[in-house]
Amino acid sequence: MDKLSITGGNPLSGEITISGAKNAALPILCASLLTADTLRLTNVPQLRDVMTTQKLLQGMGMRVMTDNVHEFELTGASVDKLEAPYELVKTMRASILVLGPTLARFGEARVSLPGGCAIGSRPVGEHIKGLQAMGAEINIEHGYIHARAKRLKGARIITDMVTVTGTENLLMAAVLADGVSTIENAAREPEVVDLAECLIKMGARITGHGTDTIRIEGVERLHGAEHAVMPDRIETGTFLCAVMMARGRVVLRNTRADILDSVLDKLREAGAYIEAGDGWIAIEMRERAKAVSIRTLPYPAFPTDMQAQFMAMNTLATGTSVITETIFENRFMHVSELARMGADIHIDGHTAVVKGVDKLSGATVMATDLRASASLVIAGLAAEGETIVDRIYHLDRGYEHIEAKLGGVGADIKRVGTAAH
Ligand SMILES: CC(=O)N[C@H]1[C@@H](OP(=O)(O)OP(=O)(O)OC[C@H]2O[C@@H](n3ccc(=O)[nH]c3=O)[C@H](O)[C@@H]2O)O[C@H](CO)[C@@H](O)[C@@H]1O
Ligand SMILES: C=C(OP(=O)(O)O)C(=O)O
Repeated sequence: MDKLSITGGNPLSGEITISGAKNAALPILCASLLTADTLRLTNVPQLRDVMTTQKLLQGMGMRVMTDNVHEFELTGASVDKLEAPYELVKTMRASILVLGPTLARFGEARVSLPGGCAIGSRPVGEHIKGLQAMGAEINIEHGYIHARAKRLKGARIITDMVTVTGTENLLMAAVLADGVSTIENAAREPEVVDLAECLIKMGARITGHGTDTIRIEGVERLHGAEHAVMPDRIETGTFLCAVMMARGRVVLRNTRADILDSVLDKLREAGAYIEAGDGWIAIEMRERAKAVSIRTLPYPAFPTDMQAQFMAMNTLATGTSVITETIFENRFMHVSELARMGADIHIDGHTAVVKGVDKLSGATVMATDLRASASLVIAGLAAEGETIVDRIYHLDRGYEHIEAKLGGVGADIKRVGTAAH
């Protein structure tokens, strides 16, 4: 099994090109189920989750052509197996995103329940409740959601909490429903907006995406389209935090500052000098960061997917910060690993109090989820000596060639096989 070896101490300098967003690419790939025509996607990130989605869709009968690793053509004319099996769903919760589009186009779908994961129990009750409101008959048996509806009917749906994939699933279901649907308390995340924009190119009638009320006028059918996946704001934020920890000056290309306001504000508060223009963000950090407190909330507030990276940054900051996680009940799995590197963190329920220390020391660490792994990598960039990050298959789910990107700006980081250690 691969690991990453990082020797801390090198400041970062140069440019990094940001990949397409994982959390936009996955629902948009699933949107290909809504038409028999070809959906052509560019700026698709080369990630394990994208490969899993490709495998899932191909298993359903989708024809997938790849011009190169970042460009996909998906043709849904011969989709005939309306099922997402447990073997794939268990490796990627986002597989639940085939439920809405498959049910909407074919009148039936069978999708394994995803179950919990390292960061929390992550139920999908809101997805199911919304589809039932649109007239679907749903049975849960043998660990599978079996949904049926001759044709879904437009409905008013108010979700109990803001759910990103829940909003996306219901949006994809509603585009082919008979009549008008509204999704209220909808997620406003930029990835939901990117999906809606792709669906509109495919012929869907959607307004209000990016607000908490999305209105969808169902149509009879969708057609093919071409869409470029938006840049990954979490990959962008992770590299910004890497510069905060290792120091230096880096320009991030193919990204957007306008969807990162809450993160950029906090980085400036911590002492970063940040400039941004059309498609780029430059960050310079020459001194020790100041501690910044954060509270995770749905967009546009501070994202839970950046919590671990800010925790890492705060471990070396001057002062004490308070980090409150309100989205997932168990998203502090990185704390004990950061502590192994010398961090001073105390957890009390949903809150972690981080007292900045003068130095971290390299250690062998491992993480049980994606962003926790990222936090350990960036901590390693600033730690004394060598850090080995184990179980990097989590990282490969959501970061495209992280070692090449960080190595390209001067980090001492390499991927090593088990045999080397
Ligand atoms: C593939 C993808 O886009 N993943 C993102 C998505 O996950 P995901 O869409 O799974 O997360 P949700 O927005 O649905 O979860 C938010 C909260 O709502 C709860 N909930 C959700 C649905 C439901 O039916 N019942 C319920 O109780 C969840 O357990 C969680 O506590 O949004 C999260 C929150 O921004 C991000 O961390 C993930 O990176
Ligand atoms: C939690 C994440 O992803 P997923 O919802 O796919 O588990 C993430 O991207 O940080």
